[in-house]
Amino acid sequence: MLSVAEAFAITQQHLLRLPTESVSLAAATGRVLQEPVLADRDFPPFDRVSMDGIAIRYEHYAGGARQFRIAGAQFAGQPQQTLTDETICLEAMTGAMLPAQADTVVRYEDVTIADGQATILIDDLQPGQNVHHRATDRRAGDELISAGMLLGPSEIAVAASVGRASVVVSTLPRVALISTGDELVGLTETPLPYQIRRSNTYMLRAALLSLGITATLHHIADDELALEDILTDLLTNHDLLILSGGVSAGKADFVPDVLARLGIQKHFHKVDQRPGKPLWFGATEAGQAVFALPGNPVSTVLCACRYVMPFLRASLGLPAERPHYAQLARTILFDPALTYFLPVRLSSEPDGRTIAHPLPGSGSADFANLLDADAFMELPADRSEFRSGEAFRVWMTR
Ligand SMILES: Nc1nc2c(c(=O)[nH]1)N[C@H]1C(S)=C(S)[C@@H](COP(=O)(O)OP(=O)(O)OC[C@H]3O[C@@H](n4cnc5c(N)ncnc54)[C@H](O)[C@@H]3O)O[C@H]1N2
Ligand code: MOO
Ligand SMILES: [Mg+2]
Repeated sequence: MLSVAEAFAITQQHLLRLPTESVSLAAATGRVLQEPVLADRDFPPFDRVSMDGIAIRYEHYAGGARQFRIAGAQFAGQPQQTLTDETICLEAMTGAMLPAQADTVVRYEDVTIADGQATILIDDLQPGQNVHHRATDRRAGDELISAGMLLGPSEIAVAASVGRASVVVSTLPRVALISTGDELVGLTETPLPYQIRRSNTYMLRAALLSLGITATLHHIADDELALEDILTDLLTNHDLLILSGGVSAGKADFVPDVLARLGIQKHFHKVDQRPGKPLWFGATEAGQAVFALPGNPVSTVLCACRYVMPFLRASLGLPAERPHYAQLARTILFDPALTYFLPVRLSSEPDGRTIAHPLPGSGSADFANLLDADAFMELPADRSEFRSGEAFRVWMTR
């Protein structure tokens, strides 16, 4: 069988090849940029007054002058005025151009104004004070936002400030989420004693929405022909199929055989892990990908956060998420030679440590555990004792 690291690497070698598209800035939130956004001019584009007050020439103040006749006012949104004489000042507002020949702004709080004269009250004025000089932040042509960045509120603001009404982003994949199983009924139906409502595809749909991906939902009974027909159909207009259930050793677990018959190349089936051992992954010649996730709900969540979400992030062109680590709150023993994904609740301590509290739970069908868990802690396969205080990587589930 395959280790978690090997299985993960294989999925990352078969990413979706998503084309790019141009979208309006209004529709770009949450999308992944696929071109650099450059500064169209210097930031700020002119010497900018950064406090409301009076604009003066520092030299005159340095020579001992404290009184300046007010010759007018420079407002934001006005063309630049000129200080015609070093004995005068112009009132100047935040966001205005610094008047030509002026070099320093004194705040209103540091002057008194009477009879058309401003008197400076402070003796520690610095040259250039309260002026945000042209190009201090960025120069025209600088790369402000790089390809591969997720467009959040700050990136949208920067793109707007350089006049980008539209941006080039990666297209969102067309994803089908498919539950399988005769025991599953829809969420508005009342299950008979031997039935349950399906939930895995709803979980997956919610997870995908965090990347802006809207998926279609489908259900197929444990029927080989129906599986074959519906999957064939879904492959005509989807980039990624994510199945849940029917992938293990049962007599009604038809998914691996049907996928093989459809000509989908299997890259792996089964990973040395708990939960989620029967995970299946493959791809078509056209570059479509198929994940068949084990049906137990906790397995489905684990496989979604450990494999599917990183696969989609990378396919969209996002860098891998920064890893999170936590320290075990108590010693855990796990004998099988499998990577053990332990559901944990995380707490953040005053000394800066993140502590992982193992949730006892009753295995991979335990729903309640999912609600209490913040993450799965990845405990390596080559050991069986994981001591209290040791740090391991965690994969967030929320
Ligand atoms: N002899 C063996 N039996 C099993 C093995 C094994 O290696 N040898 N693996 C076990 C493991 S691990 C898991 S996980 C499950 C995986 O089973 P399947 O992927 O075949 O899933 P199903 O048999 O269809 O269902 C399992 C379980 O999950 C529930 N389920 C399925 N889909 C949904 C859904 N959409 N929403 C909610 N719940 C769902 C289903 O009702 C079953 O209870 O196999 C073990 N067996
Ligand atoms: O590993 Mo299965 O995923 O135990 O439930
Ligand atoms: Mg099964």
